[in-house]
Amino acid sequence: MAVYTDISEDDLTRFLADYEAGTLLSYKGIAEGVENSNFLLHTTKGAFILTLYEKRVDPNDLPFFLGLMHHLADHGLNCPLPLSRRDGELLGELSGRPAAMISFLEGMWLRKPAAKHCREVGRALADMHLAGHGFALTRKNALSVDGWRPLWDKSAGRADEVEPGLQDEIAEELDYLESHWPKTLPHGVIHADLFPDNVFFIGDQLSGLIDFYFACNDAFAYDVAICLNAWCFEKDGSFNMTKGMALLDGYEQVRPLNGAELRSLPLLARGAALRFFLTRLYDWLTTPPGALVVKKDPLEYLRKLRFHRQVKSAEEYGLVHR
Ligand SMILES: Nc1ncnc2c1ncn2[C@@H]1O[C@H](COP(=O)(O)OP(=O)(O)O)[C@@H](O)[C@H]1O
Ligand SMILES: N[C@@H](CCOP(=O)(O)O)C(=O)O
Repeated sequence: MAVYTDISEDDLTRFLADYEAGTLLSYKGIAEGVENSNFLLHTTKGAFILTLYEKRVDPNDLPFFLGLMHHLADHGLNCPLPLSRRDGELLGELSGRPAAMISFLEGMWLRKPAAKHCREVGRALADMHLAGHGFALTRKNALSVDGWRPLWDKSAGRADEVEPGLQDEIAEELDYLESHWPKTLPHGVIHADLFPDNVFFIGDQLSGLIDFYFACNDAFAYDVAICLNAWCFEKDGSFNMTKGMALLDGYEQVRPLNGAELRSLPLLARGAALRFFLTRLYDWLTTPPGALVVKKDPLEYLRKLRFHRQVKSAEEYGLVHR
């Protein structure tokens, strides 16, 4: 459960008075998510999400995230919208944290996505990449190749506690990725965390994307690689090529990948697996027992990383030649 900061009814009522969002009827903490504290609010005007931005979010990035949601929605993407306060600001403060009221997106995330859902996700990811064109703000990806070594340095000394031999294996992997990482692929605004819990469906129909708090400017194909990792592996650790094919096909129906992007895909998928391995490893080693958040297993991403290391071409992910 991700509720790091508690709120009182009195403080919340005062906070809500700055919005035209009705009168508070009820609120409760949301038992999902990792980064921020989220609450579901019911007011006389409907349902809303209240997000308190926690320490890992740099407040300087908030205008990028909140502005991006408006930009994407204005360009046809289904995503939640931050509400403006009466003074026109998107951000307020609650319990000492920057806080925003976000519109409620109908739908649920899929615990067991099938290939048809992966196709929808591929399409929506490409839609997002196109919709991001022209967004005035930029944000460097703090969790791309340059960010991995500093993150690794924080965990390296204890990595062998998680699996013997890990320290050497990851050090070698980092060296390889740093010297081979592609720098000139088509780029723009990417989601960077489009996992199943950030994509809502109503039945089999994708209803929208949430959680833009890792969004940044980076290679579009890196975002595709993140989705291959997050959507196309089975619980037993095997890669499901039918899902990979559907995801890539859905993406390419909207935005075809060029030759350089396709050639880079195995390497990008390897890097994406390392990125999630590293953040999970750090959290695994540092989250205090009893914290109100569910820790995610870093070894899941180590297994994915090892799989990608053996992949030679995008065809092995299910790419069908056009
Ligand atoms: N706009 C929204 N509409 C409906 N539910 C939401 C919305 N935003 C967040 N949620 C709910 O809150 C949960 C956590 O949100 P998320 O943005 O993923 O948190 P975090 O940034 O902490 O990872 C989601 O899984 C979803 O259940
Ligand atoms: N998707 C990441 C963790 C970030 O969680 P989210 O709730 O913000 O999507 C992972 O699986 O490691």
